[in-house]
Amino acid sequence: MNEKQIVGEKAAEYVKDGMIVGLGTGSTVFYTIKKLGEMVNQGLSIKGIPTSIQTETLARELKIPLVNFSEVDCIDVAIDGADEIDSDLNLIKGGGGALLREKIIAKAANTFIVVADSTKIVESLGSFPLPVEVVPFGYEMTKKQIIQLGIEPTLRQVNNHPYKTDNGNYIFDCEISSIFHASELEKGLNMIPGVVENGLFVKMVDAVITLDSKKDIVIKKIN
Ligand SMILES: O=C(CO)[C@H](O)[C@H](O)COP(=O)(O)O
Repeated sequence: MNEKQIVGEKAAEYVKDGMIVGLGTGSTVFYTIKKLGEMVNQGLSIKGIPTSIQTETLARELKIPLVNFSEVDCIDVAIDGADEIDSDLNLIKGGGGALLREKIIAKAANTFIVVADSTKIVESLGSFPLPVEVVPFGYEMTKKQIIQLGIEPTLRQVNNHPYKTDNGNYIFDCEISSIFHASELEKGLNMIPGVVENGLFVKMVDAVITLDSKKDIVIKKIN
């Protein structure tokens, strides 16, 4: 089993009968969702809320029942991957482009669990370019405002066209050498007209499931 499968499957243990479950996006939480599909097949009763069209398709294939926000009062647990995790369990997310829906669902969840292989654990955030989702209208101007924060944004492209999120928006991948004040940066970026959301998840995580240097599972929590 590879690291992603080990931590992904471990997270499924946190899902209990009757729960509303936020289903993240990416190659690590893929294993959680697959495991949940098996558990549902064996009688577990849950309802999922997917963070992307990709995850919705996977959940439907696995016959995991899905619900809309209008049908539920709260989300019991959300499980998702991350691109970077620092020692305060702050995250960079959005490598897969699903950061907006991921943040809405993580924020709404009573418990937010992150699954990550050991390569995602860092001293401080910033080596991974920070994804910032912007509306297409006036994105050239939005870019200038982002640059004024001392950040170097690059428009994410696919086949020489701007990458479009599930929400029809663009993403700037932003080079920031080291992020010292994640909370201020998160708020500063979101104050710019045209910015919809950014991939900094500050003080949102309840537990990170990862592996240590001996490849044993560790559960990191903020005390
Ligand atoms: O934020 C994300 C998608 O928007 C993913 O959770 C993040 O990119 C990690 O993905 P993976 O588990 O494939 O490494």
